[in-house]
Amino acid sequence: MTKLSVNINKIATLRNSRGGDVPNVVQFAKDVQRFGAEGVTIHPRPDERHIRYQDARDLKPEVYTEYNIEGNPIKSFLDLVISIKPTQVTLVPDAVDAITSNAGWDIIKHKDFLIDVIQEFKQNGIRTSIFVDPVLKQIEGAKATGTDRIELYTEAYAHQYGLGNTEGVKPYVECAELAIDLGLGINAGHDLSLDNIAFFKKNVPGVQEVSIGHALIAESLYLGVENVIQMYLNKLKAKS
Ligand SMILES: CC(=O)[C@@H](O)[C@H](O)COP(=O)(O)O
Ligand SMILES: NCC(=O)COP(=O)(O)O
Repeated sequence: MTKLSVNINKIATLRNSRGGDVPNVVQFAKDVQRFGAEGVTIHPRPDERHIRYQDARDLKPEVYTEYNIEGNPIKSFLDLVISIKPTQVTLVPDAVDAITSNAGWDIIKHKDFLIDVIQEFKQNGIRTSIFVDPVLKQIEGAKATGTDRIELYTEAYAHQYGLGNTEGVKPYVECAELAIDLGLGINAGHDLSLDNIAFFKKNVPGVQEVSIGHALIAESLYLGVENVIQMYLNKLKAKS
């Protein structure tokens, strides 16, 4: 069974665009869980341009499914996550100025750092996952860090699938098979969507969790906009 964790960064981006508190991030997290989401993912970045560190704290008592916090384990992130103790931390090597995550770890190069950080999170009872490109030697490297899981970076799959190239799933299948052999848990995320998720799920074995944000929010706009326009029209038709 593959769990759906909803990434709510975009809700914070929308809120921040106007200041104020609309939409309310905590309420949104409560609602997605009520609608069946099996996890909530956030990815606070140091500039707090979308999810803020305070959001991460405010969400803690309201996330009763799996709470997954993603980010680059700089000191402030490490302190934040250890103070919150979510279900899972996903380590992502994103640069401060990256628009979004754009690469997995070079685990071979950063092995010692990752071993230390993972040990610290695990000592605090937090499950760990490492964001990784679908490259076999990186999966082997992940095993050596002591991490519980990997998160396969699915941007390349999504891009290829969008071009009609279903072969793009192959490196993910191979890496998932290796991860299973090594006893690593498997998550996946980035640019997964209603269009490409079923093929990924059908072909890649053992995926325990997908975290989806950008497409899910964009799709929700389209699937909801007709209803909302009708509601406005009905209110405007009402006699004053
Ligand atoms: C690791 C990953 O792929 C996600 O955490 C993603 O980067 C977060 O979403 P945003 O880039 O939309 O904040
Ligand atoms: N870990 C991936 C994630 O949380 C969401 O990525 P995206 O669906 O916003 O591309």
